[in-house]
Amino acid sequence: MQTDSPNYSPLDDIEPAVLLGEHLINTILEGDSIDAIKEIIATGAPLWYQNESEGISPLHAAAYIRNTALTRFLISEGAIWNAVDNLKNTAGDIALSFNDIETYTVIRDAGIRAELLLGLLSIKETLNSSSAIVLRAADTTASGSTDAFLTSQLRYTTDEHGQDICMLTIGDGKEVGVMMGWETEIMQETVRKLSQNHPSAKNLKVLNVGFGLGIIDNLFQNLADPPSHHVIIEPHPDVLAHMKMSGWYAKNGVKILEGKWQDFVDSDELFGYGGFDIIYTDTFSEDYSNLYRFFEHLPDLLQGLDSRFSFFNGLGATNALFYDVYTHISDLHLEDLGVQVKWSDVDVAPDNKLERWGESREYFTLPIYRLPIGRMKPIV
Ligand SMILES: C[S@@+](CC[C@H](N)C(=O)[O-])C[C@H]1O[C@@H](n2cnc3c(N)ncnc32)[C@H](O)[C@@H]1O
Repeated sequence: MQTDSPNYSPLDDIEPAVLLGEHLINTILEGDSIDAIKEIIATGAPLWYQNESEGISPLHAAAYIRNTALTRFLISEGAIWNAVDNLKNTAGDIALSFNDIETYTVIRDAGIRAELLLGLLSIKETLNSSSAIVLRAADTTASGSTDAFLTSQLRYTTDEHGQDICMLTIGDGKEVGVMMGWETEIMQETVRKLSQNHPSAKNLKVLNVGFGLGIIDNLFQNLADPPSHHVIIEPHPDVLAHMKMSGWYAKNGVKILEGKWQDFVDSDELFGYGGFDIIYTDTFSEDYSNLYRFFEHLPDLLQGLDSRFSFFNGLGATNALFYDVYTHISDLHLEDLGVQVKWSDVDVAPDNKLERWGESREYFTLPIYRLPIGRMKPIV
């Protein structure tokens, strides 16, 4: 780098990097030996480079030629696990499309390690380049910021296919469903797994965070034995008004705590119940660090070893690799907190994508929902 030259321009550094990056990607795609590739990297070829034509990185190229050893090497050299090409595919997605599970797992595990490390360092946001889907995007719209969300107007509506929706406008005329009727199946399966053969079935104390359309709360109320105590935490004024209108404040055994879970999680109001048999959380506009903060309270909020916990596992759910990474990270974090999770799959592939999403931004595009049921591990 000749920064002292009067004719120096930062572009002088970029051109050789681009040439080397293109050369590296092409060499990988041509199937050259690992030694040849190592040599190119040693001359300074950037692993972050994504080519002009398709936006693929050296890691994508390694996934295309299904070379697990090379993938492992590139990651050890600092290749970016979550870079996406022009079609929004990660190298992990490429490996998955070839059913190359070995290569996919190497990339997935790199993602888990990177995200755990970021968590340890308490970094709130990963790099947010325009071409990358990231696990924690810096979203300041009402779908990514609680403050903005709580002051935005919500619309309860039914679409032309009869689907109930709680809709939020996020600017530029774009809309996103805060909660949509198609998720009913997930809620049904969740309540079934949370309540089936529960030793306290006749006298359940249930805590639900986030009312939305009230799908899960209705399911709890419709159990053969409705909960003796059913606490719902909900902060949004429009949701609270909807709950008032639909009679929730008058229901037997139901207590509505008006505010965010963060306002109540350490309060006598919650501790007064002496622990809950079932806890569910499904909020909006919160990221993984918020979810993790909630996880940390579970040992105090769950009544005992028979108690069960679940959460809406929807983060990263527009990309198979990111969803897998989130699922693993939450599993590891919960395990650390003494909560053992059993995962099961719910088929949520839509019969008709257009009918499901209508005007809403698509926030869950994978065919399988991974449903978590957690319980405290006995201390041995
Ligand atoms: C996706 S909806 C919940 C849907 C619900 N599980 C159902 O079955 O209809 C999310 C809800 O969480 C609420 N919410 C958002 N942030 C919250 C927070 N910090 N604490 C509690 N609730 C929150 C929203 O107002 C919204 O009503």
